[in-house]
Amino acid sequence: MGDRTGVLLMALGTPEGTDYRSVRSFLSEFLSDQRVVELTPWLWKPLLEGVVLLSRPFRSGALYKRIWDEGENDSPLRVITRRQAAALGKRLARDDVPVAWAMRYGRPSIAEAVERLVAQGCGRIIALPLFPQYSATTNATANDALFRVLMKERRQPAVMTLPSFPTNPAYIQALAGRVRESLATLAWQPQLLVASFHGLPLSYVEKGDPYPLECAATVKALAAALGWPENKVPLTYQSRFGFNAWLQPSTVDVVTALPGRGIKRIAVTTPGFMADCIETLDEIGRDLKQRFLAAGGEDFVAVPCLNESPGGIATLESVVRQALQGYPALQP
Ligand SMILES: C=CC1=C(C)c2cc3[nH]c(cc4nc(cc5[nH]c(cc1n2)c(C)c5CCC(=O)O)C(CCC(=O)O)=C4C)c(C)c3C=C
Ligand SMILES: [Fe+2]
Ligand SMILES: [Fe+2]
Repeated sequence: MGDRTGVLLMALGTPEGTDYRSVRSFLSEFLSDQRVVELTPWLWKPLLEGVVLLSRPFRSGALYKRIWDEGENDSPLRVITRRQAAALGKRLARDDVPVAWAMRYGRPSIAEAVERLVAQGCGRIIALPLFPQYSATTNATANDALFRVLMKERRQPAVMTLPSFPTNPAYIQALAGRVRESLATLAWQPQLLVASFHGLPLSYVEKGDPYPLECAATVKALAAALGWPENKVPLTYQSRFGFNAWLQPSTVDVVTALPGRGIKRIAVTTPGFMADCIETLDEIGRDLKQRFLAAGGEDFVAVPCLNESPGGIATLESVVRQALQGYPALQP
């Protein structure tokens, strides 16, 4: 086995296409994960197959069509993750550290990426789940998938799984820079910067998922980096799925109530997403904007995710370089 160290970036996942079959197969893999939907399988399986997977692929497919990267004929999440890996690879080339990337659900799979790194002589793999705030529904399941791949190997590479990085200074600076850049292009200035994160069922948090604490730590650090008072950067949760109680407050409830309180100009940032995807481009950039304007809002801007911006790549580089020095400190 080679003695190089390689980096494995693990993003959430995305469908191969916008057609019913592609979206169904992605949603089926994703929503069958017991880390994501914790209902007992004999209850959830019939509901998933008999209800969710009949209708949702059409609805989600239509939304994916709106955001699809027509130039690359691919999903934005995959296009951006690929570019992040390429840019990070360039920065680490002089250290002889190759970079591979994978999707937890869909392709390229974690198995393919591990195979590629091992073939390049990597006997050590630094695994980086691309989720700045830890949740069992994202970070843990990405690591599960990696370990499942290793279960099949007679000769396993050594693996270091990286912790989340909610207050990493490079990450916070990159987020603040993204906000400042975005506001600098406007003829108006927002009265409020809403920080919207993907939500979670409340019961997962009650059972010990630290996710909301890490979201709060990110928002506090971001407000400080911007020099904004914390009450001007409210934390909200988006993308509720299913009927159970989710983390509060909900992004759409908060945002549509703002015009009634005289807040008619807002910016929305989505720090939990390292790459723009359906949840940022469509749910925030289109749907939430429409709802805000319909509720009497006047100006709305969605701050782009870090993507392959210099700050975004600097964030990944910082996280990986710390790991190359040994086990990183836990944050916050
Ligand atoms: C029980 C359902 C879900 C949980 C829990 C959940 C947690 C969670 N998700 C992300 C990040 C992303 N989710 C994305 C899409 C997406 N998420 C769910 C459901 C849950 N997510 C669904 C059904 C979908 C598919 C789209 C849809 O039909 O609405 C994506 C975007 C993928 C893309 O292709 O663009 C991301 C990214 C986090 C960070 C998180 C918990 C912290
Ligand atoms: Fe999600
Ligand atoms: Fe969602």
